[in-house]
Amino acid sequence: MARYELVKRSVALITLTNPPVNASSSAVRHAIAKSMKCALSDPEVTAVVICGENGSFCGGADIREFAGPLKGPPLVPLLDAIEAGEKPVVAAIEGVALGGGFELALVCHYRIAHSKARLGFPEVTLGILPAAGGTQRLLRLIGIPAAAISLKLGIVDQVTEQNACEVAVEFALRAVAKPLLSRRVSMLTTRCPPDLDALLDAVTMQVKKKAPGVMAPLACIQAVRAAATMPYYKGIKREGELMATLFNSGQAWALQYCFFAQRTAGKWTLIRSAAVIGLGTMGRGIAVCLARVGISVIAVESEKKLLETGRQMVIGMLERDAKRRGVSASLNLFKFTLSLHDLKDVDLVIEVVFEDMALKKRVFQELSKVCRPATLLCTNTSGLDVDALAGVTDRPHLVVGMHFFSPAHVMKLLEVVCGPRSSSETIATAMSLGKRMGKVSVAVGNCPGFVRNRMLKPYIDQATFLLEEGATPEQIDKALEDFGFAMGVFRMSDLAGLDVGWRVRKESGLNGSDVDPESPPRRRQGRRYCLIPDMVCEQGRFGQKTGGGWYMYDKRGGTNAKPDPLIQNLLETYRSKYGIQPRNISNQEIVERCLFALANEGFGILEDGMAARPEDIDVIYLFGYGFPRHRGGPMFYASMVGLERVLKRLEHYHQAHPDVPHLKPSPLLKTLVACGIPPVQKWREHIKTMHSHL
Ligand SMILES: CCC[C@H](O)CC(=O)SCCNC(=O)CCNC(=O)[C@H](O)C(C)(C)COP(=O)([O-])OP(=O)([O-])OC[C@H]1O[C@@H](n2cnc3c(N)ncnc32)[C@H](O)[C@@H]1OP(=O)([O-])[O-]
Repeated sequence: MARYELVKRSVALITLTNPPVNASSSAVRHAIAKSMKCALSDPEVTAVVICGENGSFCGGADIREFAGPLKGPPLVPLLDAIEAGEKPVVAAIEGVALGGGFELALVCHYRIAHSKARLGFPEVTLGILPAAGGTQRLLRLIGIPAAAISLKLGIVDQVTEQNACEVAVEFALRAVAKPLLSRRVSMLTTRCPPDLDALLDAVTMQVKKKAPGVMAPLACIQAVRAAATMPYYKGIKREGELMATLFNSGQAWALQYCFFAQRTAGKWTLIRSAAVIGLGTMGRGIAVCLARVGISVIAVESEKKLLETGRQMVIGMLERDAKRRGVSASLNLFKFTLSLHDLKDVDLVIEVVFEDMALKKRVFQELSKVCRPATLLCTNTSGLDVDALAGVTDRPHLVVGMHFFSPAHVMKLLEVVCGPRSSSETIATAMSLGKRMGKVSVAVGNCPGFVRNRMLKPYIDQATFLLEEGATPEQIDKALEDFGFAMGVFRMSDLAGLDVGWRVRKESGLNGSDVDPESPPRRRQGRRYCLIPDMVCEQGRFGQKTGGGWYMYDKRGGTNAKPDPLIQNLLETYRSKYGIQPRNISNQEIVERCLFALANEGFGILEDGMAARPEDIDVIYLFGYGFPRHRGGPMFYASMVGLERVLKRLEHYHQAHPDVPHLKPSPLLKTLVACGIPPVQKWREHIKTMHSHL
């Protein structure tokens, strides 16, 4: 609810963390009180900065808490204590400082505001008044009557175009040792015009005319009179009395009701209830995503034991998630069942069973029978044909892919896979559900692997070919990490688990008993194939979860990757078995072969109309694979390198490795070079086949 950290060795930085607007809920007030106590008692701390997370200082008191009894520390004494403290406190205001948020800023000794920040007291719209000293302090600061601009009025001490928090920290360092007395707004005297009574009478008349019968604005005028005529301690008492009258009035209840009703009305949605079939890691994450946004969820498993394990894990995840967000866990939204018949009334189903087409088809046939005709049927397959599933249902137009990425409740990307028969309404519903769950949703076409996984294959293939040719996992990872990835391809694979890819390769006949015994070594289905990943898996090494994969780890689930002599040995034996003379491979070659192969597949995807535009591919890679943001994504990176150079290098590498089709430059890349290399935003104009939905 508030983060406390020491910056520049002597400034305590208190960041309010209560999304979406950092409202000062009881938990936030409690955290501020605790942090201030820490800051004031720590001799190393000489100044304090208060700011809000995610570009919003504070949207005021948490209006949702108004309905219940006051919990946590009351605001007035908390704010008084901040003002009275002996260390300078600076408010760093970005976004909004409204109501109680503005009152918090007013008790700080200095205020730094971003030029776009909005400060104000909207309390009257809720039927109350700023009752944490707001009416008393603001008037002492700017006098009566007041005009508009905050800096001129002296509300803020500095307006900045930079990051307000960084500016405030520097400001705080300069404020140390300066006297604080004159900075305590409650100690100031309100500047009054000589004709105060006449002025307030005139304003009262205006208010009565403009808002007849409305209590809060009139109470505000009385509070202004108190600020003008009474000392602070009496004025704040008066403010409190006025608030008590308003707070319990029907007008305040009605206005606060309107505040939430307006927002609720805007939340019309087709999807109120959903079902998740399969409570493995993925299914559990998806169920949590749905419940987090208030959708009731029926969670289905095939066996009692699996259902019970899934239930306990989902509850654990929900409780941890709710604790982190300072809300109560939405357990009541869940129902757990073994029967698909319980899904007859849900609005949407997400199937997350094992990646097996026959099994998925059985599930979709069954859903088709039990669900009402308007229910959307979604699959979380990571690459199987969505249209083949649509084909076994009675409603192919209501079938769509919703491809989440693991861990589903954390990863931002959602690929919405549009089958040829998915209706526009179905796709739009899946896209908006993704947005509602806080995902970055991208519509993609229905091809094997869709966009992310289809592109990942040539990227990983290049990395394993480089291993054959003489590189080590750590050398390849280092080159990619130097490029900007948080993790190189092998460390990332160890984290994700190597067994899934192994199973997919087996199923597609690339290894195991289905392999043609006549096929030459290191070739499968007419192209180059590296056997090393299969050999690693055959040793039971599936990555971090088994304590070993491309690297070794100190324990199962360990994260500290160390080069493994066993892998070195395996590589050497492999190379000598197949007569490969290892060579020195430069970092440039590693980066070019991995990334140009990745982008080349991206061009292929655009050419096939499986992504609408290069921006979509880049967003998929930014949010679905941690592509370094400062490189813009694989397609933008290719454009920065220069398409002509990318084409030349791909031609060079393809000549050297003619049995690797992914290195053969895509026709779209050639077209773009031939027609004068248009900017990324214009590539779409050169794509011939466009998926009807994209
Ligand atoms: C002793 C105490 C004295 C003190 O003086 C009293 C006060 O401070 S009274 C308070 C004085 N402060 C005010 O009167 C400010 C009231 N708030 C606003 O004016 C606008 O929300 C704001 C301009 C901040 C953002 O506008 P925008 O970007 O168009 O976004 P949006 O409007 O759609 O809101 C997004 C979400 O945030 C939620 N939420 C927002 N504020 C609060 C809150 N204080 N609390 C709880 N929740 C709040 C809102 O419900 C919505 O939730 P959901 O679940 O997503 O529907």
